[in-house]
Amino acid sequence: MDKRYLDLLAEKYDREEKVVTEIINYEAILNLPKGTEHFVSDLHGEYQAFQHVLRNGSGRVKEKIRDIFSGVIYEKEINELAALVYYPEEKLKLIKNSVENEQELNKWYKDSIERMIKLIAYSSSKYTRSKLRKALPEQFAYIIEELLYKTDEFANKEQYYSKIVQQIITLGQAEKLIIGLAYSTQRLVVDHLHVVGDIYDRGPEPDKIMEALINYHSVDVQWGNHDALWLGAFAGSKVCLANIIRICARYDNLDIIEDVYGINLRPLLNLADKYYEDNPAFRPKIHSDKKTSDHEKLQITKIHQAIAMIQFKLESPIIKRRPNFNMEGRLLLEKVDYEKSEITINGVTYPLEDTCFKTINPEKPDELLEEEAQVMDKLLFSVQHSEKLARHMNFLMKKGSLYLRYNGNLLIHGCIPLCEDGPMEKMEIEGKAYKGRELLDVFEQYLRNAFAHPEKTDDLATDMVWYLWTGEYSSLFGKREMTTFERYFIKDKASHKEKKNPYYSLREQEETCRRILEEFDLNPDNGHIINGHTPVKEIDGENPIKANGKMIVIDGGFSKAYQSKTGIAGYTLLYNSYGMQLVAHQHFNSKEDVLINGTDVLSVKRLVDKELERKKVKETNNGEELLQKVELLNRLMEYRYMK
Ligand SMILES: O=P(O)(O)OC[C@H]1O[C@](O)(COP(=O)(O)O)[C@@H](O)[C@@H]1O
Ligand SMILES: [Mn+2]
Repeated sequence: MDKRYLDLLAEKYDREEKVVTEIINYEAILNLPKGTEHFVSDLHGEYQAFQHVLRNGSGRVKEKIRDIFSGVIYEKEINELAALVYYPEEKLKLIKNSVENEQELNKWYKDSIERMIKLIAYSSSKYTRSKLRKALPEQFAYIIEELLYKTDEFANKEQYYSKIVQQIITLGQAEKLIIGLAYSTQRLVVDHLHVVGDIYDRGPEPDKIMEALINYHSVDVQWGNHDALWLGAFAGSKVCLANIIRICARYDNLDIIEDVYGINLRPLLNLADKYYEDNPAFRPKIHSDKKTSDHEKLQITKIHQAIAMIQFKLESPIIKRRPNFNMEGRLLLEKVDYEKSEITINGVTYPLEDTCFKTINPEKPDELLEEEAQVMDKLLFSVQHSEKLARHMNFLMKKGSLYLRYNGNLLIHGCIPLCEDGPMEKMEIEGKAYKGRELLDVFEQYLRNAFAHPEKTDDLATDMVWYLWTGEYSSLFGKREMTTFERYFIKDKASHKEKKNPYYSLREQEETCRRILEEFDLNPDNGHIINGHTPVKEIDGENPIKANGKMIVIDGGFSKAYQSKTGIAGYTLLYNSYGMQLVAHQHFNSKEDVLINGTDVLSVKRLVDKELERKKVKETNNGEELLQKVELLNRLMEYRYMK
């Protein structure tokens, strides 16, 4: 090893004891049980439901409470304590309104603090003290530690502790402490969060999810096709931008664009007003809890048509300049017979309904009107200058990737494109054929490149981000083609079908999954593939655990629009030192329901894999890094101090 490197390291560890302490600390951590990983996916803007799963750690909080208090306190109190940990501020308010007098309130404070301290002690038992301290509210760390390391052996100590709690109450600090303890507990039950894609689109509050993730103690993201679409828009792809606005209009979420990210939609609205009328195919899907006036609905319907037509026009030049995308079949505007109002696709002629082709010149159907081009320029400028969007997109880039190898598992939103008979599908890019892991690495390089050059709007990298959204070999899309045009204008549902990549049937077989794990240099005996993207239709008997446990599909099903298809609110996954458990969630009603009735979302757990021996930190990715550090420190010790 280079001596200069060790000399440099010695500047940080300038005393023998510092090296020794660090080595002992790392060795201790390496032998602790591995922390709990929490996997979620397909959040689709459903912040409230996501919050709940995050705050209850997919049922982990309740489980810990039960471990300690079952048979000790009533079921009702268990539910109340759980609600207090999930939503401390709101629960405190409810309690204060319900108690008769101060004495009763103080008694409640005292009981709650004691219970929460027990819960923290239990939840932190597999962590070092230093890690626990980091999870505690700073201003109370000292006091909580005093309370935590209480032993009941000495009666006089008991008095000392109840004095501390008493003082906290008298000094008016009880609520702050309770709130702090609640958040510490949430943090302790889950060590690391994986978001396996699709934070954006369909639901109303993706921005709040982003804020929650930014503030989360430890997280990574595997981009979903919808996230790539947003990244693409920010990176300069106008067609991606048209898509995100179209989807927001379709789901009555334009306020995300306008109010949340501050993007001015006025120019688009003016254009929409000029060329479009009401049209049933473009009316927004309204959330039950949203009060959109008829006038607003009409405006949205017009915007929806304006932006959809711009999107179709923008697709055409990309398809033409990128023959390797193999998307000529999607040049649908050119296949339309504008006089007869029909279209012929793959030899079948369909009548077109609910059309809105006023801005189309049949001679040059993909030509944007000058006004349309201007609207897109303004929108792009606005998008790229939204500070909030920049913050969110930068975070997605920093914490995100197309796939992730983590603790022996492969995390990926969509798929690994496969041929019918099993081998990985090849795609040619700039004269070279790529497949499997190499193809995904190349996709990611292009996406990062597009993001680094937002000023370029039609280079290959930028076009490639759109390909990730909709191309046949995209690992995020996983279907042969996206039939958006057909879904708006053709009644015959047969034309709407989007054929899935063979991956989705082949992934049922263990052999396929083993092959994919090997392709990613992971051990197929222990590893799993963790997918999101496709709602698991539990209603039809579909099993989210496939291929003899090698494949786990956790599409969170948070998206309300899809819940009737799946029959369930969705799945999350937990992976702790004992193994992996899949958690099925019932539909999430509301926070109020949890707070007032104590009804938690019912979660049913299914064992995926059980570790024969409790897994330790040293067998994890983090552990590997720590082991390397220990090795380095040992070298430093020999070189510097053991002479
Ligand atoms: O339900 P909608 O809004 O019509 O969306 C359907 C479109 O969404 C997609 O399923 C992609 O979104 P997902 O990643 O959420 O599946 C497309 O394949 C399909 O064309
Ligand atoms: Mn998806």
